[in-house]
Amino acid sequence: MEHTFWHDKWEKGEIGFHQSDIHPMLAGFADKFGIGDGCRVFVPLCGKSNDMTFLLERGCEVVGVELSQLAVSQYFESLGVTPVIEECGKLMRYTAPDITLYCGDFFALTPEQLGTIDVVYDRAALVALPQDMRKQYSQRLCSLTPGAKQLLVTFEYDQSLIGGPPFAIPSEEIQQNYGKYCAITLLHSEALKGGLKGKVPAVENLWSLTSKG
Ligand SMILES: C[S@@+](CC[C@H](N)C(=O)[O-])C[C@H]1O[C@@H](n2cnc3c(N)ncnc32)[C@H](O)[C@@H]1O
Repeated sequence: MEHTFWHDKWEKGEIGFHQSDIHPMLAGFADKFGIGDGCRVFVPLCGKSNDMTFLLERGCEVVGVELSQLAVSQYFESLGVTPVIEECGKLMRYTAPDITLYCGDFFALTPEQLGTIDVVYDRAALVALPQDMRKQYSQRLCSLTPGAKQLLVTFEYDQSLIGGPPFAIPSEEIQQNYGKYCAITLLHSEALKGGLKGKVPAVENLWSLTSKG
């Protein structure tokens, strides 16, 4: 998607992807995945996800990247903290205790800015991208986070019935895009209640990707 697509969504408040509740698969698997005290968690394409607050409350340090300045500002407002805002390369960096959100393009984020990451939490990031961008995204994500484990949430549904985002990601594509870098395990799979956007039957999958690097 073009950047303007997402900026328009945030400006118009068309953010149906934003959930007020913590994602049940994150809540259910955080312990088993070792997400806890002192863990440094990267949340790519983070929006203003409340899942970041769940991670903070578990004692994690959170690093996110998000295109929309509105999303980043609204997230800190929801936390009730005033971040320090600085220019950092091609991105703006918003920092508060235990959390750093980079505002700008994911593809402009450098390994030096990100630092060492223990866990990547990808909810509604890979699935937000069209197919031609996904391979590039997966490669970049894995090269930015060597040695990290990933929790990845995806959807499977009949893409001919409805357009994305969120896009359907067949398991073969996960294998193609991540298999070179990671050992892949399907942790959980569940039919989406009411279907995707209330229109088409869909299954939500939770993957564990363990870096081979
Ligand atoms: C479907 S939303 C998901 C947000 C969040 N992960 C959540 O679960 O609520 C995708 C987000 O990615 C952001 N985004 C899209 N392309 C991006 C890019 N190239 N770099 C950084 N953020 C991007 C959008 O602004 C949007 O907030």
